[in-house]
Amino acid sequence: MMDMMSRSDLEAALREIGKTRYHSNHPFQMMLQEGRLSRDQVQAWALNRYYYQSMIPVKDSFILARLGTVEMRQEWRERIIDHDGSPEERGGIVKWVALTDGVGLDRDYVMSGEGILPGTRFAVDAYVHFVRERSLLEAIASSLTELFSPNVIGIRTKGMLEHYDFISRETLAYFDKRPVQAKRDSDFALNYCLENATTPKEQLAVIDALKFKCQVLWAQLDALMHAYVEPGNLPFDAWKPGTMLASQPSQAAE
Ligand SMILES: O=C(O)c1cc(C(=O)O)c2c(n1)C(=O)C(=O)c1cc(C(=O)O)[nH]c1-2
Repeated sequence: MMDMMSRSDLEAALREIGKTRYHSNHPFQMMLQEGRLSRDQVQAWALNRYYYQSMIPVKDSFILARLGTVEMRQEWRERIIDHDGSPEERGGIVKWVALTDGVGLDRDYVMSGEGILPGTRFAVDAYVHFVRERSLLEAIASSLTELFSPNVIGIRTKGMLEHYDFISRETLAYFDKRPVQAKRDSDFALNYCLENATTPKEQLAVIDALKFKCQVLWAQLDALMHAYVEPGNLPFDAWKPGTMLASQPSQAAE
């Protein structure tokens, strides 16, 4: 059994997991940010990630229901509003649809989830199941990948704007607010985990929850690499490049 770590050692261990296991290290992410993907492959990424986006507020609703104080629920419900939107502001899901519109995909098809890869479905569903089945501490810890997302979002957005002529700033508007939201959310979650992991066993559980979540993200990019970069691996029901394109090119795509 691992010894009890100091608060700062636990934080350092969590940050080390990000350095080594976060999807910023994945070859598909490298190709995306370096302009080495075709338009079809960028469309496949946008289509599959829609499913992740659509399930984020579902997983946060499961966490919300388990929080025992008004203050915790007030904090956590911001995440749901960020994705589902409010009368004042478009939510992340709608903004993601603007992204799939912008890369030229048929909106109803994207939102139906029909063309997603098996690996996308299983990875995302595993994340939702994890937050339902594990302890509240582990459920909160599994969101800690967001400590690392501002960095990868900055690199990805810059790279995509530079390298792909079919990508505009409006298409990527989803990412404008994410770094600020992710910092707010992950600062809160990190503080919660550092406060509430009070035994070596709980500290290990926090570490393992973050490793698990890195695998959820990694598996989604593995699935894209296998199906859309390496030839001959397209599953039967998966979206086929060149199909389900938007009939009217959206403004962003022109
Ligand atoms: O673009 C990215 O690389 C990235 C990564 C992550 C993440 O690390 O899980 C999230 C997001 N984006 C994101 O947009 C988002 O809303 C989000 C919510 C969560 C979560 O686990 O609650 N992660 C992420």
